[in-house]
Amino acid sequence: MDEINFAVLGTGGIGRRALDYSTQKDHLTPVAACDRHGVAVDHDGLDVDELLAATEGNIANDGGTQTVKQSGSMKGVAASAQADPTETPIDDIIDVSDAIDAVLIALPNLEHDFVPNVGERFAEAGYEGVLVDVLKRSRVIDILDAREETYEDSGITFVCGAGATPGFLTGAAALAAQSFVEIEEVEIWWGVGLKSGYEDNRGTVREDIAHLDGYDIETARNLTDEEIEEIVEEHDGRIEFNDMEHADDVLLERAGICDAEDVTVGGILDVRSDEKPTTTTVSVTGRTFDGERGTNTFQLDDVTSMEANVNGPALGYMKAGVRRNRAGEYGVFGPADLMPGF
Ligand SMILES: NC(=O)c1ccc[n+]([C@@H]2O[C@H](COP(=O)([O-])OP(=O)(O)OC[C@H]3O[C@@H](n4cnc5c(N)ncnc54)[C@H](O)[C@@H]3O)[C@@H](O)[C@H]2O)c1
Repeated sequence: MDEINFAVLGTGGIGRRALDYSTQKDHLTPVAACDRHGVAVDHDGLDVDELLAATEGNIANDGGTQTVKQSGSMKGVAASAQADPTETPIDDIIDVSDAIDAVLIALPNLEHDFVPNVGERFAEAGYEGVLVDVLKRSRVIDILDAREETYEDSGITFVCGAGATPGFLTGAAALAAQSFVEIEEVEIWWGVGLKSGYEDNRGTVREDIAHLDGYDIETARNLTDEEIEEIVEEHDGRIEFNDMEHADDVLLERAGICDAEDVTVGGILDVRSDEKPTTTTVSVTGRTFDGERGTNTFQLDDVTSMEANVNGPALGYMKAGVRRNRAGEYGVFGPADLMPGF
């Protein structure tokens, strides 16, 4: 496969690890990265070690909505010797996007149309490449779908919901479904242990809290750091989620695998231990062509981290997106669309 130059929008918990991960994956060269206040571009390839060292602790202290934690003499990415401070980080990357094959969007998703709007800005600038996001909410996929023509016209291949769940586990469900001619239900149950805690995974934890009873994306966006720490404290560091609005449902439906209402997603987040509080499992129950009813189950090893399970698939789906893009296939693709058809 040809070489891929890619950019990362957002260098928080996910974005930094995506850069790190990419150094151990073939054919990927990170050439640009930004956070809210800084941008680094080097078309020969960023020095990832330097960027990661400079941005250590570079996590927005409000989930990325306003600020970036101070790091070194400058803020965030701007602390890197390869970077410049900027008021317009995303536009700065759009300006050089002619030379970028793919863009991983690792931005917070505390406004539903934020990621679709970022995609639209790339399209308006005439970008012809791959956009990959790791967003979680079902309704954002609908917004992307509604704008599919814009991406198609530009020559963009938009791979959406390509993290762990949705993403890795959606793909696993699509694969597990292949034994069946009719799917009864898909159950996704995840376990994530994040000893690095809220401090190091702000966007992720804040957005997960929006799924708890009594919260939504609006209220979660407005919580202070202290309030989030209190919620974590109230749950003794282990928060259980049920019936989450995770896009695995619409992504499986749009790939023709099952109805969205037959998909349930829940899980347990432990922000005080690296050990997973429960084993991540995807169970697909269906009827085979020869009349049996069965359940295919896919399990992740308890030792593989959330970071490995988000960033490995995100970069893998990015590669799959680039193959499509180079074959002239544009529009919106979910993880299940990149698996065997149903
Ligand atoms: N699908 C999955 O399995 C999965 C798993 C984990 C996280 N996620 C998602 O990944 C996203 C990122 O999570 P995180 O924990 O890395 O968040 P984070 O808060 O640690 O990092 C967000 C980054 O985006 C930057 N940013 C915010 N607004 C910006 C703007 N307008 N312009 C440029 N940069 C901006 C911030 O400066 C920060 O660097 C979240 O939406 C989260 O839900 C998905």
